[in-house]
Amino acid sequence: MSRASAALSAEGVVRRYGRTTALAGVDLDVAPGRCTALVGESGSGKTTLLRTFNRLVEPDEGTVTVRGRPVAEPAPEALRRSIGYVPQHGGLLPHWTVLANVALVPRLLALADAEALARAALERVGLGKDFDERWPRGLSGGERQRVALARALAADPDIVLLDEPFGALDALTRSDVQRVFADQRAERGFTALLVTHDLREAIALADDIAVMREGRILQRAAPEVLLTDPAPGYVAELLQRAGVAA
Ligand SMILES: Nc1ncnc2c1ncn2[C@@H]1O[C@H](COP(=O)(O)OP(=O)(O)OP(=O)(O)O)[C@@H](O)[C@H]1O
Repeated sequence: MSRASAALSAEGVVRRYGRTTALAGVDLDVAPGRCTALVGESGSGKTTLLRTFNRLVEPDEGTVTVRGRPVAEPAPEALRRSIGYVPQHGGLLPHWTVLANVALVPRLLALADAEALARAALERVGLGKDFDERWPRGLSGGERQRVALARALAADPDIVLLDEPFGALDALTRSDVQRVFADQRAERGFTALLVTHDLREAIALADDIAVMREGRILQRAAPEVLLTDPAPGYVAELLQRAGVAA
């Protein structure tokens, strides 16, 4: 796939923090409508890579494009409003009601019916009207993650970045919220980049998986290929340790 036709593309991306090299030369293309998972242990560079696509991280070297256009071209705010984002821990504004949180991007985009869009997004993630005036701190973990997902999807973006969106949930709640995500993706067809340290989650939700280690992508493959033909060494060991090796 050419960079121009990819929804998301990174080429030769390097990012350093002092002596730490968070990204050591990453190439990644995500085709429109596909879901790619970034997996790897803590500190492997997943979040840093994800955040280059909405320009919360600027690379030291390399090129990042979104919809075929360098991320540096649009104003950063315009770029960010055009992309759904679920940050780690949900990122809800604590002093805003649920409805106000979800209406944020539609309002920033000056869409006339921001609140109606927010209500519809909440409905789609299974939260009824009685959630509108509640506060983030009063929500359960699963409800909070649903609100974060609704917020990312409210303006119907064609690209969504998700950073551990189902982290810190019990297994049952996790699989509920995962199902909401999968249903929304099937319905709306957005491109997704999903950071997770959970290989099972990546296998269940993504069209393909990029395994990161020390700022590099070691292998990028469809789940079934990764399972049957993992790169020898680290990737094979990671699958063994997660108990998912074929
Ligand atoms: N703002 C920053 N300042 C200094 N170092 C940073 C910063 N952001 C990331 N790093 C370092 O870059 C490396 C990659 O971090 P990153 O958060 O991308 O990893 P990760 O794979 O997402 O980890 P986790 O799963 O724990 O979130 C780590 O060594 C981290 O300490």
